[in-house]
Amino acid sequence: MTAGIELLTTTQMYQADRLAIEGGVPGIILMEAAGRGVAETIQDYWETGSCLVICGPGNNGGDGYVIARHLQEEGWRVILLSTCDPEKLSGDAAIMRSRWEGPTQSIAADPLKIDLVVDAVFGAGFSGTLAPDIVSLFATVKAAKIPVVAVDVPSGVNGNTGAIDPGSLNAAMTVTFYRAKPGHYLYPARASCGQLEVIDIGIKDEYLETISPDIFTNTPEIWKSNLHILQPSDHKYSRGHLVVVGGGIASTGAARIASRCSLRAGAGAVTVISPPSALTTYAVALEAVMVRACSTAEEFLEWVEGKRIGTILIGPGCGLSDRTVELVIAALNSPADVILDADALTVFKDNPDSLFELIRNKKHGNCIMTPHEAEFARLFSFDGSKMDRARQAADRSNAIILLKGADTVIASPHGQVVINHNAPANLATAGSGDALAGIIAGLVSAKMSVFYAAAAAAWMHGEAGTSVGPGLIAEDIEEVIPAILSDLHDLL
Ligand SMILES: NC(=O)C1=CN([C@@H]2O[C@H](COP(=O)(O)OP(=O)(O)OC[C@H]3O[C@@H](n4cnc5c(N)ncnc54)[C@H](O)[C@@H]3O)[C@@H](O)[C@H]2O)[C@@H](O)CC1
Ligand SMILES: Nc1ncnc2c1ncn2[C@@H]1O[C@H](COP(=O)(O)OP(=O)(O)O)[C@@H](O)[C@H]1O
Ligand SMILES: [K+]
Repeated sequence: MTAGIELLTTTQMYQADRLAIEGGVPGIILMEAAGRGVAETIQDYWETGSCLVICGPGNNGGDGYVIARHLQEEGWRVILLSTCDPEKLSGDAAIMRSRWEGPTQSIAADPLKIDLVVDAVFGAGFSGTLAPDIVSLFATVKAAKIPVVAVDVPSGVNGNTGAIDPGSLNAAMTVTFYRAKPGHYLYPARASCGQLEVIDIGIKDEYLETISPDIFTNTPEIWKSNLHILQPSDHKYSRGHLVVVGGGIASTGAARIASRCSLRAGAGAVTVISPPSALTTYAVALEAVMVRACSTAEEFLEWVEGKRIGTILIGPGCGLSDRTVELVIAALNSPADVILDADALTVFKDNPDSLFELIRNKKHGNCIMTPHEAEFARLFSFDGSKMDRARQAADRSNAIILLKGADTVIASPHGQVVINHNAPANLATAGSGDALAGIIAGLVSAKMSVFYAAAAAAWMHGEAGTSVGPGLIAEDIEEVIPAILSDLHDLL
């Protein structure tokens, strides 16, 4: 089944339910569609057998009663277990409970020999912590290693933040409705959801115009139309001249990896700026990438302006030095778009506000910062989910924030968020972030708007990780960029 690219917070999902109900689809019909849809999805993946459906006190539990009824009609042996007094159910859930004709066991009952557990205890309405009796029931399910299908979310997951209660179940599959939530894509919840299925329950897509989502999963659909298509009139400088600021003699690899990736991703010409002492090393190691020695920040800025450099990447392997600070200041004073990574972030750890001030005062061009969690913590001290923290950082700094990890979040100062989900763990290797920074710079240089470039680069980086597979080293990433771009162009 296809999932829309929009992710809805639990509040927005309640709004969607409400709009559907106001639009003439009663809540009971939505619940019937939800429960029937989950039962059908189960049938698509599991052989008919025996199933334990665990129902909670709200509408998630109501869905559970519908699932139980449909599975029983399809020949499943269904045991229904309620975590609360079923007499206390209200509204649609109470109606669905009255339509269930099998027995309902209390939470004290031992799970019998069963093939599948349906977790319909809590969904969007969960808050706080799981009660000890539920944790103990879930522990029995875990110990029995029975596959779990979670309704909407595994109970105990916060759909907005991706936080989980430690007692919650690890689902083999999670079936949610209409649109997924950020929590389905953010760790640790993402690992608890298993395979994610998003099903249609009769809520119209047109309600999204009213809901106006600003969180999206990272797919080419979002940014592919912004990819630059080469024209016969293009030449290397029209494709963009990009500068990568390189570090000293002992750490030239980062700028080399980044600069080669940026050429692959679409920059027409790339120059590595080197301290005079490292020039020979860069010159010997790089072919298509040009190199230039620069002694001072003034000389750098003058050259950048004179050459009409459109994009500057600074940080990978640059070193924690006054030179890096001065070159960051020069870059942000230039009209170029600037990608700040690694050391370019860390050098401002004692005075992050001065960095944000420079970004805010930048007259032309945009700024992207690409911290991993440790670099992020050196500049920002926000609480909350990864998504909330990236969003607050973008707001505070006026830069686009790409907060790295297995669930990389890209946030714009306008509040728009994209969550990446295709990155395999083999990308956790030294230099992989340098490659990512290079891809972003290359796409920005090739005239992609900066937010889309960050999202597209994270996606391409993830594809590269999958394409190279086990054994990947950062140097491999540039090699597979042409094939990834070629597949992307086939989508256009
Ligand atoms: N019309 C709708 O709103 C639809 C809702 N649907 C289902 O309804 C769910 C949301 O239903 P609800 O809003 O009733 O929420 P839930 O069913 O997730 O849970 C709400 C109940 O759990 C209690 N609760 C929350 N945290 C608790 C904790 N830590 N310990 C003990 N009790 C706790 C609340 O007090 C409330 O009684 C969705 O996740 C989805 O499964 C679907 O049926 C589709 C249609
Ligand atoms: N477990 C993981 N799964 C997927 N991607 C990961 C994982 N760990 C790291 N990455 C990605 O690998 C890159 C590592 O970047 P970074 O930490 O800056 O490393 P380096 O500084 O060595 O280049 C980032 O793009 C990050 O999102
Ligand atoms: K659930």
